Amino acid sequence: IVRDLCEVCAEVCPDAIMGIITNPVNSTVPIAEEVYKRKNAFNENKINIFGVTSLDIVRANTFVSELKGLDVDKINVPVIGGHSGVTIIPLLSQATPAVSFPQEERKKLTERIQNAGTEVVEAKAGAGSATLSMAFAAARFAYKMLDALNGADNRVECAYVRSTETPAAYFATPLLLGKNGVEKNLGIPKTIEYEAQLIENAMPELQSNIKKGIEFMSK
Ligand SMILES: NC(=O)C1=CN([C@@H]2O[C@H](COP(=O)(O)OP(=O)(O)OC[C@H]3O[C@@H](n4cnc5c(N)ncnc54)[C@H](O)[C@@H]3O)[C@@H](O)[C@H]2O)C=CC1
Ligand SMILES: O=C([O-])CC(=O)C(=O)O
Repeated sequence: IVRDLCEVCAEVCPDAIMGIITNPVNSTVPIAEEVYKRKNAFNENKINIFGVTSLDIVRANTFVSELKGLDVDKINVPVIGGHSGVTIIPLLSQATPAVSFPQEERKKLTERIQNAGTEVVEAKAGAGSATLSMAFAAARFAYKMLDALNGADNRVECAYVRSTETPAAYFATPLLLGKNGVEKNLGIPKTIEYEAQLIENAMPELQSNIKKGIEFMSK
């Protein structure tokens, strides 16, 4: 589905900002860019295709607010990496306002955030996924992007894009959005040792997901 939609977009609106929320996001974003390359619509100096991973941030913010009794609208936990299992990397150490966790709680919360999508898919047993939460996350991403395109300052969101931050060719990090889509990739925030290990652990899975997307297009 993503491939077919992108074939048309590459022809009729190659410069449009595209947010892809369809799973597997880790592979559908590389698929989209491969389509653009084939259609000569790919601009290596510009990023206009985004994997929407905002739901991971929404979940991290929600779980931290519940645990710590904070207002969810005032919390921001950056979540980097990809959008499945171990590739989802919540940086709880970089939450604002700062929150502290004993290591065991940090580990449990990290794993809950990583498995939250699967938890809902399993609970719905064949009837889809976290559909409404996904819509909320998509709207959060779209509104931030639209505000930035309209000239608003300081619109930052983590999204999964082509990246040189790690050995993986795609990686979500906080992005400063602006009139051209990505104004600046803000890179990987500071991490504690546990989080640096999560990034390292995510690499094989993430790189294999990216390879799968690219290979899907070379068949
Ligand atoms: N990135 C994220 O945060 C999240 C992503 N997702 C992903 O979003 C997607 C949709 O999830 P749900 O809405 O829960 O699934 P769903 O199963 O409720 O809806 C899928 C829809 O796609 C339609 N469809 C199937 N084949 C089609 C085709 N060839 N052309 C056009 N439409 C077709 C179906 O009729 C159905 O209405 C899935 O890929 C899911 O994994 C879901 C939750 C979060
Ligand atoms: O696997 C799925 O479709 C669920 C998913 O991405 C999520 O809820 O974050």
